[in-house]
Amino acid sequence: MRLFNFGIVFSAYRNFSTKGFSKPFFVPYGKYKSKDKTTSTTTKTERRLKIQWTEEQKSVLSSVSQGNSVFITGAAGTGKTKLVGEIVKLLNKLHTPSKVFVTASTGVAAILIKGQTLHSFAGIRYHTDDPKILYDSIMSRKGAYWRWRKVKALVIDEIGMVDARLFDNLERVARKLRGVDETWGGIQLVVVGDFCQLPPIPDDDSVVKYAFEADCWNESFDFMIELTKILRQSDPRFIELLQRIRMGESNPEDLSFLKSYCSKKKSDLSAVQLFPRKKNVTKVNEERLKSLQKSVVVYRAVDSGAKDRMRQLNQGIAPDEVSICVGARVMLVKNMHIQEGLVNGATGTVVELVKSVNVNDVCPDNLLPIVKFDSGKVLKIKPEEWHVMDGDKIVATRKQIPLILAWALSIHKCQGMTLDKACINLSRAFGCGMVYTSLSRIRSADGLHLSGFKASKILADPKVSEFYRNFALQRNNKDQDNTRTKSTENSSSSSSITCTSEKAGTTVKERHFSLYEYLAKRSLL
Ligand SMILES: Nc1ncnc2c1ncn2[C@@H]1O[C@H](COP(=O)(O)OP(=O)(O)OP(=O)(O)O)[C@@H](O)[C@H]1O
Repeated sequence: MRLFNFGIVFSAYRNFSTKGFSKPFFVPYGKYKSKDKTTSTTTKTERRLKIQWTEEQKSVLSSVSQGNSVFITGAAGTGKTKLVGEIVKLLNKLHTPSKVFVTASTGVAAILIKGQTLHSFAGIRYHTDDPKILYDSIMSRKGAYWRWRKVKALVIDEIGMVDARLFDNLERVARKLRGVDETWGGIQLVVVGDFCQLPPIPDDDSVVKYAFEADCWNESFDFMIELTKILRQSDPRFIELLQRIRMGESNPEDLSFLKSYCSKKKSDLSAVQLFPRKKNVTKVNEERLKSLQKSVVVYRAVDSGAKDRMRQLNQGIAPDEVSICVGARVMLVKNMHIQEGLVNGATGTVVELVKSVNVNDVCPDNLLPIVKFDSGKVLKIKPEEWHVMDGDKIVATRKQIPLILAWALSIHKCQGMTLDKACINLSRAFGCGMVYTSLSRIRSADGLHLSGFKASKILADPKVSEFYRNFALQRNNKDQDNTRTKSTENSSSSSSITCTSEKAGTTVKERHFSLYEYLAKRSLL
């Protein structure tokens, strides 16, 4: 039976699946109290400060508390992710925590909001274009089936990397599995992200289709807002420069400003190094590992299965060799324990290599790393499995330690992070949004060391620029509508108006409200 068209496009996960979560082996925290200061993403002071929500952020919280489905966009550093934390608290109160699911399109983004990946929530184990296989696969995962059945509120962060086909297909899954013929089967949806950052990864040669191009996009939301107050940076000049780059633009002053950060002097070794390509990331990580001059343990992947399919194992996230020593910066590449934030993308430092019994041949001398994660959690890491699937049949398997080195990261991996300092090498930058995504990570240009920068690397997708231009246009139109509405409030209390805005700067899905209904809704904000 052909149910509907699926076009799941996430090549990073393509043909790979992971089975279950391993039981965590937590190590007492007290033993590893020393604080690693090298790549902390939030400061102590920031953690102590009580956040004062901006008016824009408050309007979102107000709308969510009324049960609305919302889309929150805005430039990098406008506090979208921070707001998600507060939104989740509200949703938990509205629906009870067991009915609220917090997801993001990437593992790293999921950590930042203490959630899981959208794929893991939805029960998508591998890429397939066959709708029947995908639907059956979701249905066959008891956990996923019940998640879809019980979810009352679903948060999706980093929507910029979600393909339109995936968005449409999940909406259909929601409606079908829940047996409710309403958009998203009646789920309260909170979708967050900036389309000017990294785009979805296209499947083969297919054209990138952003989530805002999905058929169900407009019907999915009651309230849409673009946050405009930049909170990550405070220097107006740097903020303005970033805003131009976000739209693929720059002026001569911007270019000479950025070039002044391209110095030849040796970069700060405590700063995270960001590269567009994995190859450069690997080289730097290997050099840093060598420089520790400690005895290195090499974990070699153990592959099995059909020879012609084993090749695909190398395209996955688990490398065939992982070299580690005490002091190495590492990142988890598999969800280990979602509630504890120990999911794909969590970073930490290896604090010890301990002898263990009965671990397989991935581990030389049965030595397993103990990692102190930046969250403070300490975990002994055991080998995990990754599978290449054919339909729902496993055709090849890789066993490997679920860690990679993390002194250097790819720009894809750092999306969503706030960094005090970064050495950004853009010589191999490609595609839209890459310069913007990387530069906008840092709080201040003082923390920037740039190399390989050229004006031609500043690229924005015209489709995205148009989306935001229309967004701004609607906002301006609504400003005018609101002014007009005010002047006619007393003269026509029963007339019907087309309302695409609840308040200046926001847009709701096209609906006809009676003026009474419209004003009643506004007064709640
Ligand atoms: N209301 C606020 N007051 C002060 N600081 C805030 C506020 N909201 C967020 N921040 C801080 O601003 C910085 C950027 O916030 P956040 O990471 O949430 O932005 P973002 O919009 O999600 O960015 P990106 O799109 O790059 O992921 C963080 O350091 C965060 O703690």
